[in-house]
Order: sequence, then structure tokens, then C-alpha cells
Amino acid sequence: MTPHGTRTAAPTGRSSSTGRGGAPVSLREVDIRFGDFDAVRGATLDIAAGEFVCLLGPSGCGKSTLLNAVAGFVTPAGGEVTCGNAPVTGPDVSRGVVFQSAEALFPWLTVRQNVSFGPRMRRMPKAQRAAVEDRYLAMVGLSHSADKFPSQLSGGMRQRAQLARVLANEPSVVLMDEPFGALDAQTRLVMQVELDRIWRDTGATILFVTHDIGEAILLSDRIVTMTAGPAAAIKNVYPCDLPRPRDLTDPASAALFRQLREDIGEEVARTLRAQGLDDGHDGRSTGDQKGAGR
Ligand SMILES: Nc1ncnc2c1ncn2[C@@H]1O[C@H](COP(=O)(O)OP(=O)(O)OP(=O)(O)O)[C@@H](O)[C@H]1O
Repeated sequence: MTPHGTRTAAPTGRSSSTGRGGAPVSLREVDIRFGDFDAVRGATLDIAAGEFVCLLGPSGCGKSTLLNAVAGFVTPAGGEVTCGNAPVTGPDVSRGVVFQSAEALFPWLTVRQNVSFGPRMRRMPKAQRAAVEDRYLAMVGLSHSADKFPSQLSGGMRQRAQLARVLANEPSVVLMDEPFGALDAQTRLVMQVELDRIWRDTGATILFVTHDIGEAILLSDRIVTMTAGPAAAIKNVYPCDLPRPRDLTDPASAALFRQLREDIGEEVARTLRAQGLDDGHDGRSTGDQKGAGR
């Protein structure tokens, strides 16, 4: 598969059975600075409504920073981020964020109350709220655990609860920052399959940050790599149109895996050289991990 520069993706036309479907997201020449530190420079990317895009890159390059700019947590120093053609000027429930840590759940509330939190804040009537709770608890497979507290859940269940809480706001864009990074390998595989189904059901646009090349191949319509920071940029955009469900051992997936590993390996090696730590390491043992292509 040939990577290409940033482009405007054609809308996928994916329909949703729940939620409000997806919205397009656009980054135009986005620069992000933290004081004197130049974190991201000139990032341009168009994500179509309903598209699933993964951001991959070496540790510390700026993946979360870019996701935070789409979330509205970080204000770009230059350029523009738009969602559904409106400028992003701050956080909004139409852009839900799922974090790596399930600490994002309120520990004093049950799973159902956590899921209900957004609709309650929006003063949704009780009967309607109950229907929303039921729908999203069922969607993530937590109906039977609705009355448990977060401390009574496994790591995978907590991430499901976090996702249900975000989905209960019926966001048109879901931003996921290494949501499965703290899970064991088996749970992670289960969650990847479930997320693929949930994405189809909701029709939401998903921007997903991961270190895991295999995970990106299993889930994405397109995979975006970033250069090592500072002043990180979008490096390549790889279309990933393999038939779903995907199998990392099939030759096309394995070839894409190797291509991505090489792409990220170059950036890791560049970072090590810049730090004077280069000992001939080509970065291939980093990036990832599990899956095929090795
Ligand atoms: N609030 C902040 N203040 C100062 N620097 C920051 C801030 N947030 C991020 N950075 C810096 O910006 C760069 C990009 O960080 P970011 O967390 O986006 O990287 P990442 O690619 O998501 O990393 P990882 O894969 O390790 O999670 C890093 O050098 C980081 O130290």
C-alpha cells in the first residue's frame, strides 16, 4: 500500500443505527506550542464523516497533543481545527474523549450513573435518559454490571464503561487516546473487535491514538504517521482498505505492518541520533509489539 500526503477523504457514507452519525474533522496548518516549545508544526489532515483514523508515531512526538487540539483542550498557536465545518474553540459534548486511564470514571457513581452523567447534565427527561443508559450499556456489554461501582470492574469493563459514558452524549466524533494501552493482550483483542462493531453501530468519526501498529491495522480506514518532535509533522497517510474483520497474518496486513514499522523506526532512529544515543539501532523493536509481520 502506498502512503500519500494528506488529502481530503471521500465521505464513507456510513449510516448509524444509533447516535447522530459522524462529522468531518479538518486540521489546517496547525501549529501547537507550549511556551517556547514547538510541539507540532503545520499539521494538515482531513477526516471524513464516519471515518476511522489512527495516529501512530514515536513516543512523545505529539499524537495526544494533536488529539487534544481536536478535543478543544489545546488551542493551536496557528492554523485551524474544524469539526462539522465549525471552528473548534473549546471542548464540546459533540466531541467525546476516551482516555487510557479509567480513572476518568467517577468512582462514587455506579456504572449506570456514570453513563447517565452527560444526559443528566443536559437535563434530559428521566424516561429518555433511562432509554439512553440502557442502549449504551447494552452496546458495550455492561447491562449486567450497571449497578456496580468502577472499583468493582475489571480494566476492560472500566474502559467499556468509559466508552458508554462518552457514547451516551451521542458525539459525532470520538477521540480515543490509547484507550486500550493499559489492558492485557487478550482483553485488548476483545475490545478491538467490540470497538469495530460499536463504530459501525454509531457511525461516529473516530480519531484513535495508539503505539500499536497491529491495533491500527485492525481498526483503521487510514493510518497517519507523525515525525518525531519537536515540531512534529504529519509524515505519511496510509489507506487501509483491507476487508474487515482483519487478520494480521494475511499477506497484505503483514506487508502494511512492515511498512509502518519501518516508517516509525526511521523516526525513532532519528530521535536517538539527535540524543546522541544511536548505536546502530534502527528502531524496529519499538513501535510495536504484537501481531504479524515479523
Ligand atoms: N502541557 C504541556 N506542556 C509542555 N509540553 C507538553 C505539554 N503537553 C505535551 N507536551 C510536550 O509535547 C510533546 C508531545 O507530547 P504528546 O503527549 O502529544 O506526545 P505523544 O506522541 O502523545 O506521546 P506518547 O506516545 O508517549 O503518549 C512532548 O515533547 C511533550 O513533552
